[in-house]
Amino acid sequence: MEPTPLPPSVPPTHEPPAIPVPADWEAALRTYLKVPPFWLAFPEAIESVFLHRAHGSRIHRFRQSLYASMALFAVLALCDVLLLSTFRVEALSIRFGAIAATLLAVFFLPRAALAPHRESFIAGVFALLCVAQAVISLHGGQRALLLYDEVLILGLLLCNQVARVRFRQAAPFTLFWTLLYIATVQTRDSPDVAALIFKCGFILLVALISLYTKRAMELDNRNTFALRSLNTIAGDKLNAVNAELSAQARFDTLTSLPNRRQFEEHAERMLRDAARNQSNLSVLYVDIDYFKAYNDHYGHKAGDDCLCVVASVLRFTTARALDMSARYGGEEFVIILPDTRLNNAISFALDLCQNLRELKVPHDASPIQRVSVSIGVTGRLITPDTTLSDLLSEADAALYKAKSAGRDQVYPPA
Ligand SMILES: Nc1nc2c(ncn2[C@@H]2O[C@H](COP(=O)(O)OP(=O)(O)OP(=O)(O)O)[C@@H](O)[C@H]2O)c(=O)[nH]1
Repeated sequence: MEPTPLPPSVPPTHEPPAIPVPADWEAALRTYLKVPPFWLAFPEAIESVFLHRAHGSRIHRFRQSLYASMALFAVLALCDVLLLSTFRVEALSIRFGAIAATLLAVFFLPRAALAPHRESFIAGVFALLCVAQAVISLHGGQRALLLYDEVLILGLLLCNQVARVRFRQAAPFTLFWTLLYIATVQTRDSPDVAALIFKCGFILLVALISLYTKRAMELDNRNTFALRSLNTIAGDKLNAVNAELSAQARFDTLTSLPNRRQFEEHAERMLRDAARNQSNLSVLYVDIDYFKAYNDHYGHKAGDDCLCVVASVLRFTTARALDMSARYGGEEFVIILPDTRLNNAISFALDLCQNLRELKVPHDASPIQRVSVSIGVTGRLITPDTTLSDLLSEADAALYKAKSAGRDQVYPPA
């Protein structure tokens, strides 16, 4: 026995499983790729799949957020050294704590329970923290105000970049936080206009940069998603066309029976098996009687219908899994019956004639006034020397005898 091939091994992946892409998305995705809306959103059905993919795997999501937070931590530390020429232990511990809390939220916030409001939830929590920080800074000393700047910048970047809140939630959140900062600073700081403008301008700049990078990253993610989905749709279409072409190459388009090519492939396989197992195999040649006259009398279209009726009788009668009936050409059909002795094949052919007889398909141009078939049968023990063309020739010769004997016959007779 031939060894069963092992299935190809699938490498482990943290990517979320592929989601089927409906073909009717195509127009919407193309429109999106041409002119993405400012707020970056797909139509609703696509958006929910995009979110599922974007937040699909917890590990994948966490890993990306971890990289973003490490980069953020390094940049802030560098700013400390370059701008303040020192590491502020207090600021470092706040950053570390805030980043850890955000990463834990990214990892543990259940996807299914909160989607699609998960990001609004994160943005809302950050906004609440920002209000709390504003209150503390209004009632605290100079130190509280210094930390306010730190927490503000950190919060903006964490919310927009690390927790990967969508642009449409990130934009109002950022605006809210920036305006709150300006209001707080104006309320409590000394009326030094230049210092105020510098502080507010700096925070505004951070907010704009954070939003701009947020939008650019999200646009890139969405474009990649749209292109991949379009690729999937194109692939599915190609597969469907290929399946259709391969069906056309293997089946007769009029009767839907296997065609000559498929029959010959199957028959060769059955012949090899029969030779190996030293078993019997039978082949039948079936031909509609007076079919030219039928066409002439009823027309070509009615002739086609008649071929379909005969084909369905063949299909219905050929019931076993490895038996196959096929349209061999014109009004000729062939049948292969593996593991079948000649006398059983003759009984099968008689049943087939009987099944057609019971349908009583009218044929005014035939002496018996109904559609009938003649069948030539051959069958024997198969040896390695037996060829398909030998069997077909024998069945064809038997068919010739059935025709000569008056049609509506099986030859050799039972
Ligand atoms: N309608 C239709 N006719 C077909 C098709 N293929 C072959 N034919 C016709 O089948 C007829 C076969 O005619 P013949 O070979 O003379 O056989 P017959 O008239 O059945 O005579 P016997 O076989 O001797 O009984 C021809 O007229 C072909 O045009 C087809 O796909 N559709």
